[in-house]
Amino acid sequence: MIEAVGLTKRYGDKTAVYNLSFQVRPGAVTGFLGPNGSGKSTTMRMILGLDNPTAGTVTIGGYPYRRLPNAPRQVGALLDAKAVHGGRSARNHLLCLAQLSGIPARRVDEVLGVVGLQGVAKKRSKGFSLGMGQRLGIAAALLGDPQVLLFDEPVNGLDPEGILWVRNLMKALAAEGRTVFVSSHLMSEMALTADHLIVIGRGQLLADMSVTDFISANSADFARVRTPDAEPQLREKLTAALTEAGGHVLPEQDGALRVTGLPLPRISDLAHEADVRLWELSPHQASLEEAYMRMTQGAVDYRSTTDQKAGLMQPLPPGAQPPVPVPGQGQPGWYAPPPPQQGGQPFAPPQGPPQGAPGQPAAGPYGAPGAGAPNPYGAPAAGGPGAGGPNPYAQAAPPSAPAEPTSAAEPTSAADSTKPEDAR
Ligand SMILES: Nc1ncnc2c1ncn2[C@@H]1O[C@H](COP(=O)(O)OP(=O)(O)OP(=O)(O)O)[C@@H](O)[C@H]1O
Repeated sequence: MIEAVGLTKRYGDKTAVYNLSFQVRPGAVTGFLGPNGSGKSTTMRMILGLDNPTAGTVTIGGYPYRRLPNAPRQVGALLDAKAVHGGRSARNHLLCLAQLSGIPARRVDEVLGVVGLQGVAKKRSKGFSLGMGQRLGIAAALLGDPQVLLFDEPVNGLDPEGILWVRNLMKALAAEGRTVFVSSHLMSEMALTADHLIVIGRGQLLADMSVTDFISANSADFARVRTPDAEPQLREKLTAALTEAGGHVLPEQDGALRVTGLPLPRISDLAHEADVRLWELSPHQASLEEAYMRMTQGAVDYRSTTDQKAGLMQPLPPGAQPPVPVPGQGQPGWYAPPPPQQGGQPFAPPQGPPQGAPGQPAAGPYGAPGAGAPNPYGAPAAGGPGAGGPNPYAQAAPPSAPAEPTSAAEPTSAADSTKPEDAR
């Protein structure tokens, strides 16, 4: 488990992260979301001991990264896929990392296979595409078969097949009981991948809850209603009846109406009373993207001088009232339904227990030879980080010498004392 308590980071006058407290639990994919410059990478760097907090603490399995026994076998990370020596081949890059961490060479070939780079293993990485570089970074993160994985924008530059592969990989790793913490700007992807979300804005915690709770806390359900296309007067009649009954009605681009504030049976009755035939009456929930946009609108630092929401706006029907701004969230977007908590709490507190470990870890469905099986290169002294095995650092004593990560993409340690048995 990753645990941050009161984590704060200042760079001179700039407070990048402020008083951040959260837990990232095993057995779930936890999405880390926030607008550009909100402090996600800074937080990840502090988790990995690459930056020191100005205040507060962050630990992995109870230890700060630098005091974690056998850190490269316990924590894998992809922070900056470009942070590789371009003159080295993919295989040699991974071999260097493996040798530093006491990981045998055969594991290099395994992870090259997992990420689909075996065909270009001997090519220099400077010729790699963005997507190939991401795959190489993911391979480096998986090298130590770690229980805790951090990925900063892992799908950046990947094609649809690659995105699907990363999604399945993240889910499979979590299903094996690992802790998976992943940042992304792709909301549609996060909605499909993450179980739990941590959302920050301007370095502060905005939400820590399940994806489902996040969507329902930050969006209202709405109904889609469609009247016969060839009879626009029916649509107007129904709009008037629904508005008079207290509903909010917004036109959708395909001619349907988006109705909030009225339950479906009431909409049906009102249509019947107004003698309006319906072609569609269906319940809907806003997407994660809409919920995210609603929550973070007040915490966006970088905005285009052209209103980036213009293309998403829909004209208000005559007489309709604009949505009420929610304190702390800026002006609500027209593309999202009215906020569920008018004038109150900007977002609901976390509800229910955080995601727990799964009952039955899956056996390496992402294709790693040996994934889900015991760690092929032997258990370290304290516990063993084998996939699906007991938490190795729960029982481990803190080491005397701190481990120094080598780079953003290589949170590996030259101080690691374990020697490879067959590393070349
Ligand atoms: N080394 C540094 N020195 C000074 N300021 C920094 C440094 N690193 C980050 N910052 C500032 O801290 C803030 C948070 O940056 P950070 O990179 O953590 O955000 P982010 O959420 O990862 O952004 P993005 O989504 O664009 O990657 C930004 O305002 C950034 O300019």
